[in-house]
Amino acid sequence: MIKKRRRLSPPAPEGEKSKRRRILLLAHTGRSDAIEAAIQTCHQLLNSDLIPVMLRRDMEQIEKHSHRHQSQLGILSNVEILGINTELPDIMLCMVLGGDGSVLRAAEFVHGYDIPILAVNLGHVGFLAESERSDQQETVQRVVEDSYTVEERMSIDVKVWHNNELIAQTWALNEASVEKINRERMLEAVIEVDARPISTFGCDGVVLATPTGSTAYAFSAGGPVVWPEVDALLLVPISAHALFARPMVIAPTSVMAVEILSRTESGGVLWCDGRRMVELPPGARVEATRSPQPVKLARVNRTPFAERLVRKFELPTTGWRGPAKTEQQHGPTELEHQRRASGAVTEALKIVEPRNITAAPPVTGRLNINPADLRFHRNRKKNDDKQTDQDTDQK
Ligand SMILES: NC(=O)c1ccc[n+]([C@@H]2O[C@H](COP(=O)([O-])OP(=O)(O)OC[C@H]3O[C@@H](n4cnc5c(N)ncnc54)[C@H](O)[C@@H]3O)[C@@H](O)[C@H]2O)c1
Ligand SMILES: Nc1ncnc2c1ncn2[C@@H]1O[C@H](COP(=O)(O)OP(=O)(O)OP(=O)(O)O)[C@@H](O)[C@H]1O
Repeated sequence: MIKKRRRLSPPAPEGEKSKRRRILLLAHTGRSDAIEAAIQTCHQLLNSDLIPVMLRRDMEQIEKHSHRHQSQLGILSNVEILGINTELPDIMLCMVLGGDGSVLRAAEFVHGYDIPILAVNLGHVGFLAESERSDQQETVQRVVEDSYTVEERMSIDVKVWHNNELIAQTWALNEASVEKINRERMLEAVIEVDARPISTFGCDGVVLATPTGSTAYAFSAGGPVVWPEVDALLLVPISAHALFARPMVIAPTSVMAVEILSRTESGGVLWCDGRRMVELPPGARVEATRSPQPVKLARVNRTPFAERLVRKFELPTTGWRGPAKTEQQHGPTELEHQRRASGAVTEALKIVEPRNITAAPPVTGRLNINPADLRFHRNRKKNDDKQTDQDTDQK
């Protein structure tokens, strides 16, 4: 529900910055639906006395590619431009209109600032997004009402060393992937945890991931899905030509490292979140540790991660009947009624293993034993006993 249009506040006096809340809008300007969503969001924010902020380049793209008539784009004159009218410390929240790539792009923009990211999925998967395009208006309304929670996602600090010199320093929300540079050659690497070598192998690469990244590249490389609230680091080899190349889950306090062996000619390349790249010469060493700066994701839904996983990966869950319900809560089932009425077995039979030294619990209720079967067993036992006596006499 959108509130009634309100009059815009008068501009703040010259030299004084308005106290109105500022929302950084990052839209995927290559998508016409994201452009339209950005214009709608600007309207909604301005009508509620919030200030939308955009990048100059995004604003130009919107003006150029919007299907709206120029006269309908006047609203954009009320949008502030980042770096011109306003700066990152003035931003309260960053709204993303796009897919996962756009969230990773936003994380790069706000990195180092206390700005939560709230994404409306206008991409394909949108695993990191909080809501879908149909919920766009409602999501903006939650921003207007300041009604959202903030979740912290672990990020990693990444350092690149060569000849004992630090040659690059970056970070990642999803992962740092060390990859081969030559398609026709393997990457010869040694992996290491806390300054202890674990294994050396030829491979296509090694992914050093966070729990957030566990559903991204690390997932494709065969790594485990890690719930976001778990504090752990992941080390996942990609297509390693080795008998031991298991994905590893490592303590959040550990240092993970991948070193490209200097005995080979070929180097590699480091990619962080598919956005920040560093070329790795032979002998280069990439280290990843938990960063003290998490990425903040704003939440307007309380969707459990399991539900998100199933929905986004379209996992088949047919046949699921829900958690088992206790009889106290729901009374006996129809099947149980039938079982009881037949008088077959009134309680579940407990199987007590011979090693159990406590007395076996009594079996309550009647057992369905055919008397003819009993006679047959008794007679067979008598015959067996008779035969044993004859054998003993003969001896
Ligand atoms: N083989 C692979 O699986 C592979 C290869 C390269 C990069 N990637 C991933 O792509 C990411 C960059 O994303 P992009 O959208 O800019 O590139 P992209 O457009 O190439 O898309 C990569 C895919 O990964 C998905 N994705 C990204 N982060 C995710 C996450 N945390 N959980 C679940 N899915 C996620 C995206 O939705 C998209 O479908 C990298 O961080 C890396 O994880 C994956
Ligand atoms: N305004 C923009 N200008 C330039 N590039 C952008 C912009 N917005 C997003 N991108 C880039 O476009 C690429 C794809 O974007 P995005 O991931 O959002 O869409 P998608 O691939 O359709 O969605 P998903 O990743 O969920 O499948 C990303 O690398 C992202 O950084």
